[in-house]
Amino acid sequence: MILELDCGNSFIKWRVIHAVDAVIAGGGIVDSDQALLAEIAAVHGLRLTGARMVSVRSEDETEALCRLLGDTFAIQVHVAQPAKAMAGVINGYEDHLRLGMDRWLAALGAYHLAKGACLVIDLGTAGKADFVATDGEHLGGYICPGMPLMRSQLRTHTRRIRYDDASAERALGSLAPGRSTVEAVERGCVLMLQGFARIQIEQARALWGDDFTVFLTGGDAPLVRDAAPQARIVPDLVFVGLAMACPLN
Ligand SMILES: Nc1ncnc2c1ncn2[C@@H]1O[C@H](COP(=O)(O)OP(=O)(O)O)[C@@H](O)[C@H]1O
Ligand SMILES: CC(C)(COP(=O)(O)O)[C@@H](O)C(=O)NCCC(=O)O
Ligand SMILES: [K+]
Repeated sequence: MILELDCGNSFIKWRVIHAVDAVIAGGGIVDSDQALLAEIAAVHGLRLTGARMVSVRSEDETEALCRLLGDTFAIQVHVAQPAKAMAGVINGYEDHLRLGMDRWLAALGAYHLAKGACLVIDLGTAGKADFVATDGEHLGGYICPGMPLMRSQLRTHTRRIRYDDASAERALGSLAPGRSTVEAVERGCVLMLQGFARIQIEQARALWGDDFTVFLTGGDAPLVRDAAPQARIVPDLVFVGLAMACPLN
């Protein structure tokens, strides 16, 4: 069994797959190292032979987590490293080391699945869009605040925007003009994300006509589904790229 980890700024997504056929034995999303260890240990019949990880966290945090996992499960954790080119995709950053590894792996995964021009929209702590042309050239992309950041900026930089998580969830039952603070903020932020997604798709169309694939991923992908009806929602897109960048036998 292989352990796969995607360490974002807010959450760690993990899953355990069988080495032979990649059938998923378990997985989840956690907000702490301790919760991660507990959840992995609870996988039925766990027998890990290796692990691969992508992380956008600091080197220190990433190393510490690798050590913790290595000591707990007696495995070596392979961490995906930046590359100028891989699997037919050419990194479009002036300095390829600076491109977020989650973006790079999602782009690799998307190009592999689309076998042609593609746009990746990844909505997590930050919102990201990346463009890969038909010939595999990564054209670059965009970063904007995601739902958690927009929300917390409004809460921390205003005096009168205060509400709890339960009412936030209820507010998203509709996107009609809000009649309470929570509705106005939550729906306003979702519309920001939808606008971001729409503009990226417009830009892809200007570049490639109708000949491209849109991928939607990240924890908040469902919030923009209606604004991007043509998009393929692929929650594990980063894991697709991770397996390509860190093959384990
Ligand atoms: N089960 C879940 N647990 C936590 N957040 C979730 C879950 N499902 C969806 N989300 C949403 O996903 C967002 C985080 O997305 P994610 O892609 O995991 O971010 P990051 O990679 O930056 O940590 C949160 O803002 C939350 O709204
Ligand atoms: C843009 C990001 C912060 C997104 O992080 P996430 O929302 O996945 O937690 C991450 O991809 C990152 O740290 N990138 C480095 C900067 C760049 O890509 O230009
Ligand atoms: K991420």
